Amino acid sequence: MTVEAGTNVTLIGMPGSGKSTIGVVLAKRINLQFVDTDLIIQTSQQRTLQQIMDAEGFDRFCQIEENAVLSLEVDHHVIATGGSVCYGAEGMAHLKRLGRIVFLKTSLQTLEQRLSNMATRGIALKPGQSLEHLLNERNELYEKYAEITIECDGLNVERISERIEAALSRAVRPTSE
Ligand SMILES: Nc1ncnc2c1ncn2[C@@H]1O[C@H](COP(=O)(O)OP(=O)(O)O)[C@@H](O)[C@H]1O
Ligand SMILES: O=C(O)C1=C[C@@H](OP(=O)(O)O)[C@@H](O)[C@H](O)C1
Ligand SMILES: [Mg+2]
Repeated sequence: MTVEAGTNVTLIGMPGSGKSTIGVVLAKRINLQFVDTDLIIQTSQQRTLQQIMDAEGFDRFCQIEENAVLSLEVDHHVIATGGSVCYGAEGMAHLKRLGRIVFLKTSLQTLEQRLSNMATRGIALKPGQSLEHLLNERNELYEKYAEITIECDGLNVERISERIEAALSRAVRPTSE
């Protein structure tokens, strides 16, 4: 398929849900470019996400992330976001303007298997917050912003990309937006 002219596909979801990995495969599959906002942040800040999080804290990290999202002016791209992008309403509105938003939904069990490096991965956890609490808090936001939700548990990257492509073909974007 070809995504209609002037649109991008943004992937949102929990850290470890596969946005960065699937984004590249999907971009190749549907003939788009690929960008990962985490890499934009690291390059512009000249620090890793963990270093930014440690030095600046949760609120400032989210601000930096939202600014990076707001600076995105791309066309025909798959955009992999960081999991905390859902906290920035303006950034999410910008992503909506840029194209379609796809939520990669994963269970707590799947995330626990993948996120063995929670402490060094730079996840925007509030003090004392568990992964389960974070998942419940964010799922509500991801669902609010997503046009398409893909249940990813038990599927490999290829199957998920296939499902995203099929869902993009089915879902008709409202013309009033
Ligand atoms: N569908 C999948 N099945 C198995 N492992 C996956 C799948 N998607 C991603 N992974 C693995 O999970 C980890 C996190 O993926 P990543 O793309 O970095 O997620 P995110 O960008 O959403 O944080 C990586 O090790 C990746 O290889
Ligand atoms: O969910 C989070 O709090 C974060 C997820 C990371 O990206 P991934 O979702 O790609 O792991 C990165 O943006 C940052 O470390 C914060
Ligand atoms: Mg990522």
